[in-house]
Amino acid sequence: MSFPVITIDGPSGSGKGTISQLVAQKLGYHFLDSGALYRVTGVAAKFHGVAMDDEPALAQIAANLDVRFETGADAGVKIILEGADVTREVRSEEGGMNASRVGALPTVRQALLARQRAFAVQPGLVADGRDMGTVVFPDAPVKVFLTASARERAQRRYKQLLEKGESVSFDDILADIEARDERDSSRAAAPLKPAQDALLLDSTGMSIDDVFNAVMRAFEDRVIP
Ligand SMILES: Nc1ncnc2c1ncn2[C@@H]1O[C@H](COP(=O)(O)OP(=O)(O)O)[C@@H](O)[C@H]1O
Ligand SMILES: Nc1ccn([C@H]2C[C@H](O)[C@@H](COP(=O)(O)OP(=O)(O)O)O2)c(=O)n1
Repeated sequence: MSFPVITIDGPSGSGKGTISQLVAQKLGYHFLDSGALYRVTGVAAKFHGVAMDDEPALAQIAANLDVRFETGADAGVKIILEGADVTREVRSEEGGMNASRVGALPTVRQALLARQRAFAVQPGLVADGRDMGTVVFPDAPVKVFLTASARERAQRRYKQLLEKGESVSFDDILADIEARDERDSSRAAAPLKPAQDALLLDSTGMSIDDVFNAVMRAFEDRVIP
């Protein structure tokens, strides 16, 4: 068995973050929210007046992110960029769209690669993203590609943002999700697609518990002899 890394890739709103954190908690593994690094790169670019298509400047920003993730007791993870709490900007839909834009740039991806791989330390790692199983951790023993219909994912994200007090419209969320799906899966660099050896899991109509149990079964089948 190679180093215990579980990768959970998939499009926006499929439940990657939720399931990855539950699995990491259950196994006592570390958790990598790779999307947050792309989101923070977009926020930092905005901070410094850098355009979302200025690849050299964005790669420089990505390579030098001054960011830390503070895990609070109940308020979830706080994201501190250059000393400022940017959690709300990072988690916003605009944050997701800009992350998708900078994520299409090969040198930005290269600049974030080592930082992501550094999360793979004992006793193990659960990594959520778009290319965890295809590019960042190709030798992971357990790979899951989690998806759901665009409408189901938009409904989930819509509910999630409303619960955070964001004023959003379902139609806008659906359009954002479809735009990001298209950009993330059609880009040349590390496109969103299942790894050859990934378990494909369509969570449309599945509860969080059902998805969690399916991922744990995959772990037990592939990692525990
Ligand atoms: N199987 C599911 N059924 C219903 N809601 C879900 C399911 N999985 C996740 N959710 C909810 O959908 C929202 C988006 O989930 P999240 O984990 O942020 O997705 P992703 O990280 O793939 O964008 C969250 O509010 C989460 O609680
Ligand atoms: N490993 C990753 C993770 C995210 N990205 C890009 C593409 C995604 O649309 C954005 C945002 O990703 P994130 O996982 O935070 O977004 P969702 O929670 O899935 O809505 O970042 C990427 O290119 N590679």
